[in-house]
Amino acid sequence: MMMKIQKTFALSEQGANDLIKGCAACALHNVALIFPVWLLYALVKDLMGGGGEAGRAAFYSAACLACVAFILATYRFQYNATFLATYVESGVRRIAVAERLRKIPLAFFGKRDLADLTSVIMADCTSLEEAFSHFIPELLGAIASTLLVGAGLLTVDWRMALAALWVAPAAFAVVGFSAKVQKRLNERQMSAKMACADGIQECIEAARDLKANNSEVAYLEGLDKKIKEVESRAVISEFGTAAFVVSASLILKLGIATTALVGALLLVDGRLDLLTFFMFLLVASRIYDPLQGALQNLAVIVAVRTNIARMNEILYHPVQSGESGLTNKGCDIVFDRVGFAYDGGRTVLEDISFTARQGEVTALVGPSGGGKTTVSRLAARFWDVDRGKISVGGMDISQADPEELLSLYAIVFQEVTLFDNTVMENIRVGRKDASDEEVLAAGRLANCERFVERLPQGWQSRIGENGCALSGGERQRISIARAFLKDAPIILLDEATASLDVENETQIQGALSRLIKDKTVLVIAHRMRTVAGADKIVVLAEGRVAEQGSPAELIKARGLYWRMTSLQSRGGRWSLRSA
Ligand SMILES: Nc1ncnc2c1ncn2[C@@H]1O[C@H](COP(=O)(O)OP(=O)(O)OP(=O)(O)O)[C@@H](O)[C@H]1O
Repeated sequence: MMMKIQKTFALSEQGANDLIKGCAACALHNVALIFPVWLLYALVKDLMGGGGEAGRAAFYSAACLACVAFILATYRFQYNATFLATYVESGVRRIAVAERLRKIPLAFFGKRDLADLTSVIMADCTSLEEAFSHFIPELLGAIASTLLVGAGLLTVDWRMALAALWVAPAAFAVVGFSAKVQKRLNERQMSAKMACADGIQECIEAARDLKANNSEVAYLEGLDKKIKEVESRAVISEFGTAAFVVSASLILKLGIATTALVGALLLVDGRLDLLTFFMFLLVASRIYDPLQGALQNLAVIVAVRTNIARMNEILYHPVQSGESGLTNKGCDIVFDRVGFAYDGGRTVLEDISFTARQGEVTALVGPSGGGKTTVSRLAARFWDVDRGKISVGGMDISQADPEELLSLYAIVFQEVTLFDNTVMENIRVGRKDASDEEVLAAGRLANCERFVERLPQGWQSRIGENGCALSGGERQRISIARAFLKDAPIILLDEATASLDVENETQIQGALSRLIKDKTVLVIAHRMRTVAGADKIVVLAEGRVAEQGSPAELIKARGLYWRMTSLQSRGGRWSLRSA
């Protein structure tokens, strides 16, 4: 039961408990608001009964005070159980989503883009916060209190109770139908919003290319269309909600009319006393207030189902798991008949087998799209393979805890991610507990010193969002410094020296030679001269190993590697000149 509530509303165990408490608190508060009606009924009955005066004033004054105290106490309980609990839960939910994202395989991120994920963590969480602090407990509480008071009315006079209560199932039927329609409208509104957010993000990211290609106007016209689509979807959705809410409210109002009509008929027939008639009229005018109030927020409540579905997609997405405690003996990486497809799509790797030995540099080369990047990412279990096995020092990496496994790797990506922090802290990402001296030493080894000296505060200079104040080569040197600092036994280099000038590249190559001593190095390189000194070369073409061996062996074999080497040495003499 608890698990079902957790899943239905994307809540933690504590959140599910708090939701139950919140609903109970709202129901109790609604019932408390009916108490004065009962008190009034009792007073009028007492007065009409003509009983003695003694103690009556004192009794009703005390009862009035008790009523006020009860209402205030239930209000306080409601406040604590809804508002306070919701904000605590909201924090827990954001952390849970972020924590899950950390463990979800990277394949998931291919399906969901950044705008979408940011929207789940920020906008969806805020919508749920709003819904759970007010609307959902109020609606569920209103349903519970209506049922409770309805049951009480049935014990007083079933005919009058039915006259007052028949409207409730009718209104619920309208709301139920509306929920189905609203769900569809909401999904369309949400996808229009996502398309618009993606468009805006893409527009900002691609501003430079759009300008360079003179295509800003055409692009912005497309974006305008997306913004208008969001607007029209929002209007349709609002209109749909309003139509259903007004219908349900009108039906509820009919309850007073039927109570008056049935009551009048029974009164004329002498089958109902005036006092009970009066009490039913009073209760019928109040009983639906909480329900009507809750219905005003029906749109948010229905929309929340879409938010919850998006959130659950993350919260219940299978994570990569594995046994704690690495069991590798050494760090030879062995690919054994590995097959892989991104997200169940086209096969991009087929029957890949090779060994990257510890203490050797193994270079992955081959035509663009051949699978080099995919192989190097699979080696660190960014994804799990579909067929075959990858092992490190005899340990099947698909059985190892992914986070522990990554402690064996230092990775230098082609695309470097930097943080809006100082140079020092950006290097320290390689190893959080490194001392300042160690960070500086790593920075110097990666040849960062020369550009850092020119920065206003040296190593303590902030480098802007994603290192926007640095050149491509400088960013890459920071990334290499991180690898130095981490000093892991396996090094994955992805075109690590691609953005460096010749002088820098030579220096970095020297530093890399020191870094990779006795380590397992898997390097992806497009330039053949970068890998000429490798111990082993694996040539990947169309997702298969075309050939493998030492550079000398492959040159002798006069295969693909030889052709690529000859082409590039001819390319070295290439110059830009008009035809
Ligand atoms: N995230 C992804 N989702 C789906 N397909 C992908 C993804 N990344 C790469 N691919 C496809 O997998 C194949 C191998 O790509 P990969 O990036 O591994 O090649 P590569 O040899 O590193 O290419 P390049 O030298 O151009 O970087 C390509 O056909 C590519 O289109």
